[in-house]
Amino acid sequence: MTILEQIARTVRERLEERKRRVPVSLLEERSHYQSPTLPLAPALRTGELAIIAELKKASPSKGIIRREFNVPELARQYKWHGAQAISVLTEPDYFQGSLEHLEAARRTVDLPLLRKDFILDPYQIVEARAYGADAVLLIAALLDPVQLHELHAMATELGLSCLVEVHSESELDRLDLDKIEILGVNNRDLHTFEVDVNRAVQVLRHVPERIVRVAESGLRTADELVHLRRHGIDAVLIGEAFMRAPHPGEALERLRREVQRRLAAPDMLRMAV
Ligand SMILES: O=C(O)c1ccccc1NCC(=O)[C@H](O)[C@H](O)COP(=O)(O)O
Repeated sequence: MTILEQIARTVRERLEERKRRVPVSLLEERSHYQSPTLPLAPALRTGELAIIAELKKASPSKGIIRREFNVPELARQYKWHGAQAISVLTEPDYFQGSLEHLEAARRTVDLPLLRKDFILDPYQIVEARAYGADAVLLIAALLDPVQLHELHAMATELGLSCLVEVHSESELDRLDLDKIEILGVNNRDLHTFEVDVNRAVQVLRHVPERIVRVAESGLRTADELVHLRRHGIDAVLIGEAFMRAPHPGEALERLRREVQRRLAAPDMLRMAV
């Protein structure tokens, strides 16, 4: 069993209990008090490499990543230092995330918020909206294409954007790209946890220009980000590298400025000639 299958099993068990405790009607009522959602795609297509900064306390591959975890403070830092969107892990057993983290981030910042979880059921989409998400992650490896497109359609109806995540070209080939606006490639091999930062470039090189392309996982250096941008990647999703820094916001800004500087350099050279 892969780690993804283990996580999915736990998520299913918890889901049954949550559905009994919090009926969907209550979630729908809660959603009425939320502001209209912020669209994710335009926030990521800025003409520069956009950063989705993740709030990630722990992970199955690394255990505890950050002990001091003040969500409003971290979300504020990410916004102040130039993130285009924030990803909030809400899965409790493997990532120590929670829906309350999402809610707290929503109360603090007006950036698009991605609910980062293992979505298997329409209930979780309603839940995402009720707790203030603007977008949800849909992982192709967990859903058959019909399920994925149904969840996608439902999320769209509720005003949520979807980041559809694949790990390989064969997963990509099973999707109906006409219906997809934002595609992410997870660089992390979920069998070995090894990261190949070039995987996103390989998998996304043939997708239509209209689709926003996101590289996820294992990214930390300006070199990697410059390489991704030069190969047509619109946005990167980064968690651990920021979460391990004493000041995650400043770490984000340093990386962002270094990437900007390096990407601008050839243009300036060309202008000088
Ligand atoms: O992070 C993990 O160990 C992990 C294991 C199994 C499934 C998913 C996992 N991570 C979720 C993510 O997609 C990452 O949190 C996200 O891409 C950020 O990655 P990183 O910058 O490496 O923290």
